[in-house]
Amino acid sequence: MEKNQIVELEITDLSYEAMGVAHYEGLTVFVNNALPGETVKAKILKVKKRFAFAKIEKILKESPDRINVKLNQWVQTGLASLAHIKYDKQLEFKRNQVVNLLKKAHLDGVKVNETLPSPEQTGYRNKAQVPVREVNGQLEIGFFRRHSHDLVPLTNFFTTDPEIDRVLVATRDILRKYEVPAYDEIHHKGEVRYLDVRRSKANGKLMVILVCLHKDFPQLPKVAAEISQIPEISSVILNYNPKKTNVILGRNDYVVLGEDHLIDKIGDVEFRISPKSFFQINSLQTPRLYDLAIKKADLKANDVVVDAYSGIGTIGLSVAKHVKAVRGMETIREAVEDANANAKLNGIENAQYVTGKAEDVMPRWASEGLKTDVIFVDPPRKGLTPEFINAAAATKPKRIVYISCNPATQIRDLQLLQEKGYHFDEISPVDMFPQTPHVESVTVLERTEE
Ligand SMILES: C[S@@+](CC[C@H](N)C(=O)[O-])C[C@H]1O[C@@H](n2cnc3c(N)ncnc32)[C@H](O)[C@@H]1O
Repeated sequence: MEKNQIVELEITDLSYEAMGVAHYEGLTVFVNNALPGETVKAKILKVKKRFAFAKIEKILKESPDRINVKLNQWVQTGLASLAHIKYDKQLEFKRNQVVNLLKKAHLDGVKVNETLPSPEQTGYRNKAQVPVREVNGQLEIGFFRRHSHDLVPLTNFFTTDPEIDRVLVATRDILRKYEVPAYDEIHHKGEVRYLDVRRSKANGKLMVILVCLHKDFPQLPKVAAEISQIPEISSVILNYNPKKTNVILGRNDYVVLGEDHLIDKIGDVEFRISPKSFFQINSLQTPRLYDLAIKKADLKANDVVVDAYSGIGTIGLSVAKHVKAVRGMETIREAVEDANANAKLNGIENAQYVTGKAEDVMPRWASEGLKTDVIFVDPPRKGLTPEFINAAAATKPKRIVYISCNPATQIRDLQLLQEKGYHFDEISPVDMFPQTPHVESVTVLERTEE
């Protein structure tokens, strides 16, 4: 097999990145946007020792699960790389990811529930971070084509709240009007690198963050004044990112106009959200995710609860009024300040959050003799560390509720927790990110020994 060769392939499976999988002359071939059950004529793009990558030239036999996406860019860019698959099949795909990972870990006996569907399947994101670049002599917003930094200009981001799309386009037009240069990644010059827009589902207010190469630029006062005139905008913030890096946000934020935070709500609890703080992006599905996790926790009035990897305290503060005490930790200082302010905002006096890495804070608490009843963990994709797991187990919780955005690391950690005397028998996938391959899953571990 060689590059540019055209081959006919039968797609038999879907990879965890949602690429069609075929076999040809002993090689596994990953075909962009192809679906199981399809036969395609494909062009080989890259050949490695054991596998190859290809793209569809023509679909010879089409899957009944295929949706013909109007804007193929969504699939191309990787922004919504499941958009060509019917929604019920997307849910099945996500459940299968968990089933396959359990099989690989020899945990076939664990039950995997049906994926909990999202109430909204498009336009569900309450936040967008979109790159700004010059394309054909004009400032554009869009999305990077998969595995590249080629900007595909877009104005409808499909999975984001349409109100956010409206503000992104209006901001783009203001930047064009005042001839603000887009960031030029190759020469590390220009000005605006990203637009980061968040919207509160509770009150409709929006925060616009201009991620810039400099702390200030000549057109900033006029640009900010005009952005603040867009209906429902409550903050215009400049994030200063002077580094040559792929990391989107720089360390410092400067409020140019308006508030330094947004207010949103989950259930009955109000949350202030600072620009750097993590907040679940699917506003309607988040309370359903938390309800599931909290139900599994089976909390009692006398329980001491830990909210680990807490963000702005959304899980801990949702349960604080029903338990004795909540303690939480999180690395982002601003998020911890938000969490403690959110306790006050909601009249909660038994919750306390500290800044620090979970793997440092939990051992400290354990060595101070903390005893816990329930620990919620909701780590980033890399999952927990052995230091955290040892210390968490040493505080002897009855239950550990594990919310994960990466079932591979979740299953790895569940096995480590099993060795510490914890047992789990089911995992529930929850669709927080429709149209994308991301899988969120929740499970509860019970202590088996005294
Ligand atoms: C998936 S978010 C969950 C936040 C929160 N539980 C929620 O539902 O909104 C993970 C959080 O962990 C924080 N984080 C990342 N690494 C951490 C670490 N080593 N220790 C503590 N927190 C960490 C991130 O800043 C982020 O706020």
